[in-house]
Amino acid sequence: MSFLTLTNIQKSFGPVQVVHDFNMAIEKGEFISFLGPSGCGKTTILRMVAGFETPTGGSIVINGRDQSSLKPNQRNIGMVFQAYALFPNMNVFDNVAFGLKVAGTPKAEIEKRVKEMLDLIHLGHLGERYPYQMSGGQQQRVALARALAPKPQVLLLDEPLSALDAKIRVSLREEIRQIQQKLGITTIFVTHDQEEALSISDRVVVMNAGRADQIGTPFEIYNKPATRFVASFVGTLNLIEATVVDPATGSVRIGDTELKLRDTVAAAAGGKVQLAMRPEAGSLAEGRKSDTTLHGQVVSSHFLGSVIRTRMNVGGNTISFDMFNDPGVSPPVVGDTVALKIDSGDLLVLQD
Ligand SMILES: Nc1ncnc2c1ncn2[C@@H]1O[C@H](COP(=O)(O)OP(=O)(O)OP(=O)(O)O)[C@@H](O)[C@H]1O
Repeated sequence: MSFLTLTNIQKSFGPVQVVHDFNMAIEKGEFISFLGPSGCGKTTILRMVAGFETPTGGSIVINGRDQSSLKPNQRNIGMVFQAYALFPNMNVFDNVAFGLKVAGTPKAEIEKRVKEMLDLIHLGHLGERYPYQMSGGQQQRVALARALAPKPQVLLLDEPLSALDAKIRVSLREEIRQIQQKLGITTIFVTHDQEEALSISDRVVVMNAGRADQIGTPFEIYNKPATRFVASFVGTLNLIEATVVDPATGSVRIGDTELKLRDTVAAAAGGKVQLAMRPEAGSLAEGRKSDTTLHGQVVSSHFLGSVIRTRMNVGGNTISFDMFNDPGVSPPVVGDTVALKIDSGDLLVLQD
């Protein structure tokens, strides 16, 4: 049995249903990200796990115990929010000690545990500081230490990095992941930043209008998106319209090139199918695994440093592709006729 299970979870606010039939089984020690645009219901699910909201239907079970009759403070859950929710009138030590004091932990044990936590977040020397004397990143590390101090069974992180500068965000997300793995604590992380979710999670839940469109590893979500929404929300994507030649064999035409898809095609001969392709799946270079060449004209080419993103027109479709910068090779220029090598296995048929 999984450590945390959400079964048929529903949530309505008045007449508006914001979570529809959400199901998920989370294993002990897993790091799960809920990824989706604003308003898709991520925070509402997190708040139901924490006990701040009551589901309209369904059940939440943690470590074999149904949570419905438990108040938030009886669930043994640690939480970190977007805004630094530290107590401004308490120093770092007292902030981290707070949950332990409330639980009546003996003083000597509190001192030991707080020290352990401050060492874990590399702020052992700042116990006497007050929140206003610290940077945003330091404050969020203290918030993390405070959440972890009482040894919660689950850690919930609600956009904890979104108020921070880009550089700090990257280093702190890595630190959060390291700490999570070190402690082996089951964690749910809410974010609308796809790079954040892909980079630190065991599995990602892509939410769309109150439903999970897909639950999978970062690799699966990126390479095998289940829906058009997932495909376009996560990463950059080409949407290519192809004309079906023979549905039985999966033959389609893009521009003047006929190719055989790996996926099945639902449309009849002469009908259209939408295909998805990542920009990194195409290449002008020889030697890369490919079974198809698309011919077209370059309509734009942008030098982005490590990669060059080029757009070409193929029979009315604009297709972007990325090439790694090679100082010995001049990038394509607008108007060039180019031959883009692709592998038909990298073209996904979008079913929805
Ligand atoms: N207490 C409430 N009363 C009424 N509607 C609410 C309440 N809380 C949330 N909602 C609505 O439920 C929907 C989902 O909100 P939720 O905060 O879960 O989204 P989210 O995906 O976390 O978005 P964000 O990233 O903006 O926080 C939204 O339409 C929101 O307006």
